[in-house]
Amino acid sequence: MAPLIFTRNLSVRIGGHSICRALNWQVNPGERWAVLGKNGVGKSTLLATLAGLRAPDAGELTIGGVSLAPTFHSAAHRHLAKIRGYLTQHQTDPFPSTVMETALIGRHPHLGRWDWESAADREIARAALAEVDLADFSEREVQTLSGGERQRLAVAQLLTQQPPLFLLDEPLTHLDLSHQVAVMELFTRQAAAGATVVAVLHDPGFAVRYCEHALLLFGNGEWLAGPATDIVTTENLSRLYGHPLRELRAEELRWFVPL
Ligand SMILES: Nc1ncnc2c1ncn2[C@@H]1O[C@H](COP(=O)(O)OP(=O)(O)OP(=O)(O)O)[C@@H](O)[C@H]1O
Repeated sequence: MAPLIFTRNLSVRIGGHSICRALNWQVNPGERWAVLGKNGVGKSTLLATLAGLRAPDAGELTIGGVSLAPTFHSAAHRHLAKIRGYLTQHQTDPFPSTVMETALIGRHPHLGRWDWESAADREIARAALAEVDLADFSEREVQTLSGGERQRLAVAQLLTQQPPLFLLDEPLTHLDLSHQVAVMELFTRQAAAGATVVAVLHDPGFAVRYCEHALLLFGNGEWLAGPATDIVTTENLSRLYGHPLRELRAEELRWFVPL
C-alpha cells in the first residue's frame, strides 16, 4: 500500500531555526504517530507543511500520492482537501454560525461548485457531532460554546470531512480527562478502520498509549522516528524536554513524570 506521508531528505526551517534536517519518514495507512518536542521546536510548523500550507526548504514531500515538494501544482489543493484533515491549534469563528453549519464545513471538499449539502451530508455531520458528545448542540451558536466544546466541534468537523489522513495539532487542548480519552479512542477507531493519524501531543503517556509510532523533534534539526516502544524512553524524553523524567507503570500503561 502506498504511504500516506513520504519524505526524503526533507528540511523545514522557520525564522532561521531548523525544525527537521534531512527527514526520511514514511507513514502508512492505519498507522498512528505522535509528534513530540518542546514548545517552539516547530511541531505546528511541520504539521502545516504536511498539510500543504507552507513550503519546505528542501527535499521531497508527498501526501497521499500528491507531490507537495519539490514540485507542487495549485490544482492539487482540491485533491489534497479530500486527503488530509487538519486540526489547527486554535479555532477562530469570525462569523456567526451554528454548530451544525460549522460541522458541515467538513463536507466542502466533497461538494461540487454550486452544490448545497445534501441530507446524506447532514447525516454524516450529525453522526460526527454525536461521536464527540455534541448531539444536542446542533442549533447552538458556535460563539456560545465553551473551550472544550469548541475543540470537540473542531474534531467533529474533521470527522465530517472523512479524510484518510488526520493531522492533529494538540487535539487534547481544552479537554477534560474523560474527553481526552474519548477523543484518542475515537481516533484509534478511525485508524482501525484504515485512517492514518499524526498527532502533536504534549503527554508522552498518551503518546505511547494511543500511538504505536513516534516522531521526536529535538529543536536543532535532529529527529528520531520509529516504533514508540523503542524511542519513547526516559532517556530520549529527558533529552527531548531538557528535563529528567521517570517512567511509572500501572498494569500495561506507561506514564512519564517530570522529576
Ligand atoms: N513568522 C515567524 N517568524 C519567525 N519565527 C516564527 C514565525 N512563526 C513562528 N515562529 C517561531 O517558530 C518556532 C516554531 O513554532 P511552532 O508553533 O511550530 O512550534 P511548536 O513546536 O508547535 O510549539 P508549541 O509546543 O509551543 O505549540 C517558534 O519558536 C516560533 O516562535
